[in-house]
Amino acid sequence: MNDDVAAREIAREQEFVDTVYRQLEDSARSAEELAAEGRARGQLGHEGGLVERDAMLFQAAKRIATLDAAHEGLVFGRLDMREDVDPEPRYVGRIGLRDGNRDILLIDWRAPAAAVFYQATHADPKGVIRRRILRSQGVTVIGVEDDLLDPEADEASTKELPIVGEGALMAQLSRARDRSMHSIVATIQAEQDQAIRAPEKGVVLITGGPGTGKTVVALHRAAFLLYGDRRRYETGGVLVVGPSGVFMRYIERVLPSLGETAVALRSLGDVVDGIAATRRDDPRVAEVKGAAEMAEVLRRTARQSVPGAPREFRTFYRDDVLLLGSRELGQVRRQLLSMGPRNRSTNKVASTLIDHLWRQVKSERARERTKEDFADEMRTSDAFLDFAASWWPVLDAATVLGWLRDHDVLHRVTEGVLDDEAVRLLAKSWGEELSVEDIPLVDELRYLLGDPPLVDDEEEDPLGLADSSLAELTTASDREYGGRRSWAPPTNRVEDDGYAHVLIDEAQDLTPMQWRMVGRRGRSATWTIVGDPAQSSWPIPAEATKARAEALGTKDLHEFHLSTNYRNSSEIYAFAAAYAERVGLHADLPNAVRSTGNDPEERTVTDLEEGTRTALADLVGSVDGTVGIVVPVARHAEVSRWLASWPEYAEQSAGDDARVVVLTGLETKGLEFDGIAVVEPNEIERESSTGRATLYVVLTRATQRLVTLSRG
Ligand SMILES: Nc1ncnc2c1ncn2[C@@H]1O[C@H](COP(=O)(O)OP(=O)(O)OP(=O)(O)O)[C@@H](O)[C@H]1O
Repeated sequence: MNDDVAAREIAREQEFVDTVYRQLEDSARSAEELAAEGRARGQLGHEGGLVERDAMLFQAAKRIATLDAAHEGLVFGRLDMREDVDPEPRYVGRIGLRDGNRDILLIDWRAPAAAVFYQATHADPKGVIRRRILRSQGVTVIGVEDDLLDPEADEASTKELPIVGEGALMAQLSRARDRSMHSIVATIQAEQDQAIRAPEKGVVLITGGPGTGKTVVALHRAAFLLYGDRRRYETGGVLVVGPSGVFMRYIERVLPSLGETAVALRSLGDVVDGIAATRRDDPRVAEVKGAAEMAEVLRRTARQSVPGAPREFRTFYRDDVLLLGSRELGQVRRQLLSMGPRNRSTNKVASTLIDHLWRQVKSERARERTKEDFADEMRTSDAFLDFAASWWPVLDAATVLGWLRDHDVLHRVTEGVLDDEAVRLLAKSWGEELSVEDIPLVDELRYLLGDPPLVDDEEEDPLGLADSSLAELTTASDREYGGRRSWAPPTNRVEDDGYAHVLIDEAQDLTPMQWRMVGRRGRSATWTIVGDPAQSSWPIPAEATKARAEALGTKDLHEFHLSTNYRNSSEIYAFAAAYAERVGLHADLPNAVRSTGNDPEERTVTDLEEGTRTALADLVGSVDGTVGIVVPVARHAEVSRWLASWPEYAEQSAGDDARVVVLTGLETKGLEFDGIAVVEPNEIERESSTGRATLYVVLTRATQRLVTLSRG
């Protein structure tokens, strides 16, 4: 293939791409005009005008956002079909566009008509003679890569289709990595496409070893679902859950680059609205907090009496002394708890207490009055109302979790459920801020406590609890039990938690309590779940599987398996796979397709700091993209200090886009780097009961170069 042909083909494609961008500008202009018209209508002054304006502005803003997002690499594919199928070339892009005559100019990659672009193979060309991928920088086409899928049809054809390039996939896989994930829309492979386009029913479960594209496939699937049923998924919401904040930042560009901006991306510490946690508990504590037994502990906790609340109520009524002591209050408490979640009963507290008090009214003078007279008097008594409000306040979940800081409460609610060691670990685990592992516990309590009833009618809410701010009502016990809080008290209601689609990435790491948390958000949702059991950091897989089954209920399961590793060079993956086999991880071993000729290096050094510095220099000098230094948790601070003290990396290790970063093994989940230096791999392995799986994850993060460093 000579360069002239390639240059000519690129120039031809550029002509088409220019036409598409002109059309895009026209569309953007119409969207702007629509927005301007919308604003003008709002000034008409009547209500209908305002509604219309809002609808128009909303539509226009969405269209503008989509057009903006799709700008980069807008056109990426072309199909030349057999003449009898379609005489004209078909172009595939990030979004669909029509020209001024409403004829199709560009097919949205998610449209059924584009499926053939991904599914045609040499064995089954599906009418495609040549598949072409356009590589662009901004609006400029810089290369084309062709696949001749049907040579016989090509010979018979009059189209004369030149074949250019050596494979877009390899070019894409060899590119230098930066700190964010990129869309793979142009080079999606057939087995990935099947998972992306799976029918939107039940649960789609995607498994595959490291680097098989599970994350990118899942994100493209979210975009596919939105395209197929925009109304359902935009109104009902799509929730994407990943392991950490770093991971969410890593993937956050993919969906907007596919034109989708309406998806909630949450890390596991962020799933509950209004609360954000980043601190991780020690793995042994995480094991206790994540286990299914915690559900029983919390069920009991939610039934405890409010610590610090008054223990009795005494009042005079005519000639009677009325007393609610611990026995009576215990009875009322059980009665209220039997009516359902605690906060939902806040409008029944006063009347239930009044019932019990009235039973004690005996004197003749008192009996001259009716029960209603008595109730009216109580409902206007400050002493009674204050008592009721502090004895049965609206409780927020974080405050109730704080009750477990109390030694007596903790022992009472864990008895017979957790062993002594687990209780000891829990007792010393509570920090100033909630941890990622605390979030499912808070969520569990939110559901156990329930939302306070929504009432306008004062009659039904004599204590005014439903309307008052939670913060005000809970400050007393907060001060005592809640510790300092870094989050706003949740005001969201559990009934608003549900989503239309729930997508879980790195699903192998979810604890039973986390499955319960996400399960509550997907009761009537469709699901996409991706994961690789061999990379799991949860030590009791059977428990997690059971919790997952409970979260999914009776939904149908559709399984897909991905078998090619697109991340690691074949040399690096061979090394990682040999490790997995040696330590008995029973890993699903994909086939790594790209060879670099660079074998991983296992270095033994006498001075760890010097050795790390040398390895880093080697990696930074030999790869173009990012470099990760992966360390045992206990060495994180030390190695970060080293890096900060090396002047040659001052610039490259600063900011969110830093080229060089220090991470612990668990922090590397889902991420990738061109070069990886692993400091003291044996320590990472010994760090927790699932250290071998963590080290396997670490060894599968590098695209080009891998060095391990151990002190000799
Ligand atoms: N069809 C494809 N074309 C181009 N690149 C691809 C393709 N499929 C996957 N990749 C690339 O391979 C890398 C790994 O993908 P991804 O992170 O989604 O894999 P994963 O299965 O989630 O990995 P892990 O389980 O190890 O975290 C990414 O850089 C991704 O862009």
